[in-house]
Amino acid sequence: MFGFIKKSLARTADAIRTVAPKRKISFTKGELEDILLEADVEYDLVEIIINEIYQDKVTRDILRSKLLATLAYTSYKEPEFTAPFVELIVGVNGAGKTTTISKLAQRYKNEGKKVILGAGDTFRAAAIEQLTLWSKKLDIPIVSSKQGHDSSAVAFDTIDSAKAKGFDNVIIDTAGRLHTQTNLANELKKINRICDKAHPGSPHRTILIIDGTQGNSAIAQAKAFNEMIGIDGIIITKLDGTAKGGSIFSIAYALELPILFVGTGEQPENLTPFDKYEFVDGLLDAIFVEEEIASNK
Ligand SMILES: Nc1nc2c(ncn2[C@@H]2O[C@H](COP(=O)(O)OP(=O)(O)OP(=O)(O)O)[C@@H](O)[C@H]2O)c(=O)[nH]1
Repeated sequence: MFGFIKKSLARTADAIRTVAPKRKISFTKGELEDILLEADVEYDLVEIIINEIYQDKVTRDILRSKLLATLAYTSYKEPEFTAPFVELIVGVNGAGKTTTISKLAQRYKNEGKKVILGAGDTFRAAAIEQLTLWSKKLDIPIVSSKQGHDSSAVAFDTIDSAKAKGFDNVIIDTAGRLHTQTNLANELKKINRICDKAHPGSPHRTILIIDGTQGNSAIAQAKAFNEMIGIDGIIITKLDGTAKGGSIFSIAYALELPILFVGTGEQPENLTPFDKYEFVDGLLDAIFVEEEIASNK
């Protein structure tokens, strides 16, 4: 698994090179400000980081500790639960929900778990069809209904079926958009209540899927979902396709929520647990040159 996160930062590294073409041992605060902004770290957070640095020459170690500090909330503790473990997947359309649900399902299946999907985005026929296609491809059962049917009924039936058949994991898709934001909030709240009714204590984890190519513009959207339903963790998709990798710092910092996984490609196996050290070091490798290498030149 090692190396996927760093590889996915290739486009962000390219962006950094446009403002810092040559890697160095140290940078001035001004140079660093440009680099972080170019990687799409949000302006306010860049200022916080820069203002906390007192040295004129900023080395890799100094920046490393500051960047890691912004990711202080990235660790996640699984709650106590009775099987099946129920997860609700939320996020706007196009963020990569369907693909990510399939990746999660494949991951659990590889761990030897029995997984079932719930096609809870009953608003769009395409969402039901797409998830059904994945379920066939991955040979994972799915509970679905026709477009326009009650999504919380799908959630209930999926959990019910999982309990009856002894499944370990339930993953429920939800709508990313309804006619109004209030409708969406009400629907998500209702699904939450119905999950708890079907299996007290569930959903055990509500995951927000964020499209990594949106960068910082996803923060407001993420806050809205958090207010609507309460998010336990985030998955950032399409890290491999974005030059805005630095936005992960601002998203984690602004929401004070853990990043659980990152999407590193379109295939079912391209879901990588977020390792903050690999992420930060991957980014630092694009900025700094090792001191020994520099001194040997
Ligand atoms: N490169 C890359 N592409 C991804 C990743 N995750 C999802 N995608 C692609 O993003 C597109 C949208 O993903 P979907 O899973 O269809 O997204 P969704 O949120 O269900 O969106 P809709 O079904 O369109 O509402 C698809 O083409 C996916 O293959 C990723 O980690 N890396």
